[in-house]
This record gives sequence, C-alpha cells and structure tokens, in this order.
Amino acid sequence: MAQKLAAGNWKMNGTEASLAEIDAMLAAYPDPGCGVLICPPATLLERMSRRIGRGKIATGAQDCHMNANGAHTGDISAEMIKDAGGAYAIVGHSERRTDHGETNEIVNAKAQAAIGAGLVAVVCLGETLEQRDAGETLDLVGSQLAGSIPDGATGENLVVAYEPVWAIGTGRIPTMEQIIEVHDFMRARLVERFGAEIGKSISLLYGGSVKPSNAAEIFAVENVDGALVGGASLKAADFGAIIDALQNA
Ligand SMILES: O=C[C@H](O)COP(=O)(O)O
Repeated sequence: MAQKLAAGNWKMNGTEASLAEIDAMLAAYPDPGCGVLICPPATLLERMSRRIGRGKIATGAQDCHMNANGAHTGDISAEMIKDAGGAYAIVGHSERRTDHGETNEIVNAKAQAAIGAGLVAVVCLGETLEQRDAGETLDLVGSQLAGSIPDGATGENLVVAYEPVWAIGTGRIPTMEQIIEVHDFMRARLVERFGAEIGKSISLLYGGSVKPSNAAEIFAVENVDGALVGGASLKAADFGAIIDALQNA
C-alpha cells in the first residue's frame, strides 16, 4: 500500500520571512494523517529543517547532483541535502529537464545518488501539450519511467510525480479520465518492472495546478496517492486545505 503524501515544491521562492508559513503549518498539523513534505529552495533547507525539528513534516531539496562531491560549482549533493536535514530530493522536474537539459539518463543518475545517500527520490515526469495533442502521452511517460527510475527502487526510496508540463502553473488540469489513464498506466508499468508488492507500494503523485478547490476530486482517483504542489504550497492555509483533502481521501 503506497503512502499518502502531500508534497510542496517552493521552487525559487522564499526567504527567512517565509518560514512563518512553516510555523503555521506545524501549529495546524502537529500529527498529520498523511505524509507531508516541503522542498524549499536550497538556501532555506537547513533553516526549515531545524525549525521543524523532530516534527512529522519532512523537508527535501528540489534537485541534487549525481556525484557525491567535487568540482561542480553551484551544485549540491545528496549527502549535503541529508546533512542539511532533508529526507527527500526531487529529481527530473520538468523545469530542470527544460532549463538545464536534464535527460532521463541524468535524472536516473541523480535518483541513484539520492537513494544511495539514504534520501527518497521524487522522480518527476510528464508530457508537453504538443506531445499530448500528438497522442504520445503514454509512450512518453513509459519511456521516462523506464529511463529515469533506477533499478533497486522501492516504495521506501522512490516516489513518482506525474506532472503534465501544460498543467504546471497554468490553472489548467487534465480531466479525471486523463489522470486515471496515466496513473493506472504508471502503476501497471511499475508492477511489471518491480513486481506487485513493490510496484503497488510506490507513491504516485499528481502535480500541476493542484489547489484546495480541486484537490479532493484528484485524490479520489484510485492510483493517485497525493500531490506535488507548487504555487499552492507557499501559503500554509492553501497547503493545509490540500493536506486536509488528502487526509480525508
Ligand atoms: O512541482 C510542482 C509542480 O510543478 C506544480 O506546480 P503548480 O502547482 O504551481 O502548478
């Protein structure tokens, strides 16, 4: 059985003042009935992790380098993320794939590095609007799944986030039928590759314009185990409403 997870990706947003949102979250959800994760920018990871302390909300990074250390100016390694208190690393977000030219091979190596350091890798994938319109969604998702997820993945060290690129930050979401189709497909592919026990234990998140107003409908989908939330994770009230929807799903 996959864990339910509400994950927030703050992207390139947040300074010291934003940590007040964490205080509000901790006060409202001292013992959430689902997994809760926040991935702030790297500059805030250690501060946020310390603020949360031994609370039940996890922190993570938005990327990690594939190497453990070395001459990689501007990058951070999985070990550094762990050292800063993070437990997860998002890898292969479409903004990284587009802005930094990350291929499935690179994402796979980053996921391996994260898992090797004891982090949970949140591997992101999803089609562009052109690919959807061309009827290529399942082929694309299938090849991203096969190429980006390393061997040895389990429900303990891997989360998969399906994020249609055209739904990110746009206010548009796929129809429930489209979400069902892709999530059922991902579940079947994971079961095929890793076996039923592991394949069914890997959390499958939907991401792309998730808000308090649409969360409950999305979480009612059988193979949706939670969400990767961008904009609506920045404010405790909005993210809290999404956590509520997931707890009640
Ligand atoms: O990582 C989060 C996703 O890119 C979704 O972002 P969004 O909720 O702002 O659409």
